[in-house]
Amino acid sequence: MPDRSTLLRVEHLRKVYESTNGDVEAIGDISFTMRSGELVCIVGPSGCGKTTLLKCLAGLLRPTSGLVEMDGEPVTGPSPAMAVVFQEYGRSLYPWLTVRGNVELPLRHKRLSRQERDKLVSDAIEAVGLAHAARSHPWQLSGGMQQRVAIARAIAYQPEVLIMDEPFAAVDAQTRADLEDLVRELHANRKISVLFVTHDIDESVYLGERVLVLSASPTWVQEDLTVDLPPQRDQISTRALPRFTELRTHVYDQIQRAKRGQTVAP
Ligand SMILES: Nc1ncnc2c1ncn2[C@@H]1O[C@H](COP(=O)(O)OP(=O)(O)OP(=O)(O)O)[C@@H](O)[C@H]1O
Repeated sequence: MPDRSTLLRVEHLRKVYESTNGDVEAIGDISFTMRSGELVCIVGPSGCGKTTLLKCLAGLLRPTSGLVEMDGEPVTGPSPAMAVVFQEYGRSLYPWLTVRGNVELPLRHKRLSRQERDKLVSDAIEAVGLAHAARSHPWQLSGGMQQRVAIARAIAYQPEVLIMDEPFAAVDAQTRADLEDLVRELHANRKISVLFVTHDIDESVYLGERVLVLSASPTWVQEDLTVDLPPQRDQISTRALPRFTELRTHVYDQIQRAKRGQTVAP
């Protein structure tokens, strides 16, 4: 019997890109599990295969070997149980649709009444704080607002897990802090499971309940760290905690060791 609370199971995942210039082993051997309702961050050295991993998990890329299971079922292609938010919000929104139209679009593939669809769209737009901009077009919005639209579209779809690939890398520091708090809020209020890839060590510790530190390529999980900070987080007081500093220093040190190849695969 599978453990009921296990949402995502990754076992011995390996991905080799084959090309005429030679093969690239992007992921060596990655295993981990994620429980329903968790917020897990993934960090690792540049080029260690984070995007490759997320694409394999989301069923957008076929692994060379290994297993990805969602709710006990193998993932073999894009699944309605997962929604992905990428860094390039500009390219992921349709400029000719309004905010409302962009959020609504994926729901057209679901069997929903007009009323149910309208409610999901309105709730999602409200949850990301964009009710006042629902009739605007993406090009009339700031970068941070556009990324809020992408998040609203993802949560309106009601996925079991929200997969985010460096979603805030292209926005300014203040907007980034606001969007981090939005993710914490959606996770706390809507019990959404979130898998969040970031380059930013402080962001991983501030957001995550767990941080998976990946090794350099060919990649494995070098550390699965529990973030034992209070669940009520705040940009000023949480980041000022001595424990926050200890955890971010620890993750930083692990990534430096990964870069220098000073770690041994299990
Ligand atoms: N389509 C592809 N064909 C061949 N090699 C690829 C392809 N996509 C990625 N790679 C290689 O796989 C490795 C991992 O790439 P990936 O983009 O997954 O890493 P990343 O950790 O997300 O990178 P970054 O930290 O720069 O965002 C890199 O060496 C990259 O060059």
